[in-house]
Amino acid sequence: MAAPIIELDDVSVTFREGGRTVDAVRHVSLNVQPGEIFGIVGFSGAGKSTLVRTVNLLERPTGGRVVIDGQDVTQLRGRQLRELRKSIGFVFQGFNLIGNVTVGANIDFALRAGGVPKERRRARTRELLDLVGLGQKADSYPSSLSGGQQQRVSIARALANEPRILLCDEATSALDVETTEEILALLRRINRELGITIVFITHQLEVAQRLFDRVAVMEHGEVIEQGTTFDVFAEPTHETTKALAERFLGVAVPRQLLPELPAGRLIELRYRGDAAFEPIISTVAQHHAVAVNVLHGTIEYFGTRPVGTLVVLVTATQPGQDGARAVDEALDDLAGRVLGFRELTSRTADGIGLEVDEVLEQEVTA
Ligand SMILES: Nc1ncnc2c1ncn2[C@@H]1O[C@H](COP(=O)(O)OP(=O)(O)OP(=O)(O)O)[C@@H](O)[C@H]1O
Repeated sequence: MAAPIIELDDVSVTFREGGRTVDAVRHVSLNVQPGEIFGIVGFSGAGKSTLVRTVNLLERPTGGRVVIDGQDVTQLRGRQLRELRKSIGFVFQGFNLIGNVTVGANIDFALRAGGVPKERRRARTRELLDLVGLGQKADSYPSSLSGGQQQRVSIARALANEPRILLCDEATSALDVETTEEILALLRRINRELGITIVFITHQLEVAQRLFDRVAVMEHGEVIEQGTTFDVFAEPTHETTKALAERFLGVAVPRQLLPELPAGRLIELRYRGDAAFEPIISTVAQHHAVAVNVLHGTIEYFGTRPVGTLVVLVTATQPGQDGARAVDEALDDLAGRVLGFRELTSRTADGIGLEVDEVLEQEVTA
């Protein structure tokens, strides 16, 4: 593996406010490889923004080291710090454009701050706007642009001084679904064509799913889990990651189906969507002499890798104790063959278990 472009080594950030201290980031260590899209997800207040701001020292760590391209930058000041910041672009949720000057002037400011000579700036502004698909908008004012267009301008501005790293703080959270998809496509293109490493923080799991190569999950200032986006969400180990994945991948059995169901045990299975899964179900059904009915299913992609979720009802084909034992054994067998296994409830002959309602309600309110 190449040497990391970003290395956070035991980084902590403690804020002091009046007599109170807030441990916003606690002993975080992570590496970002050159050319990858690395994501940080977590609920509000988890410490994501604070962590990402340590990368260009907008927030100075109170403990640990920040290493960029092999150089410990934690203590940089003055000119060297300005040079570092030039090599790291930043995109914000709220675009942060200057409202009373044109789009072109917004970019020109960044170029000027980066020391680009006047005669180069006009052509470079044009080039950057073309790159983000806004070649015709140099003379427009930010307020006349849509949210997506304003975010494109702020991406162009962040790229003005040819950074090697682009930090994005909730860069799509203010945008609708379609515009988000356009911005993600633009970022993927910038990553691929310009080789720029992207660190993107979000609480939107659809963004994580579509954009990130690897992801770190934060809670209470700590990284609780990290790995490829597929592994982290297909096989979460921490309770919070499981809850995040469940909100996102969990499926609900349509309520109108429930009264029709025969008695049996209702199970949610998560599996690698690229593995041949149907034979597993039929093997288990045959081997244990039970019936496995598929009630509902979805496939979600992480990059090109699919994760499947199925809700199945497993019912006995023999009466009494033997049937119940066969179902127990079939479920043990199934659980050993899948990434995730969760019993929703037993559906008894005289009614629907409470748990199904609870699960449905959670999914409706999530
Ligand atoms: N400048 C500051 N002074 C004091 N406390 C702060 C400061 N900045 C952040 N915090 C606190 O640090 C914790 C982490 O905040 P941070 O903004 O990094 O979380 P986050 O995961 O990015 O959440 P959000 O998505 O809501 O911004 C929070 O408790 C927050 O109130």
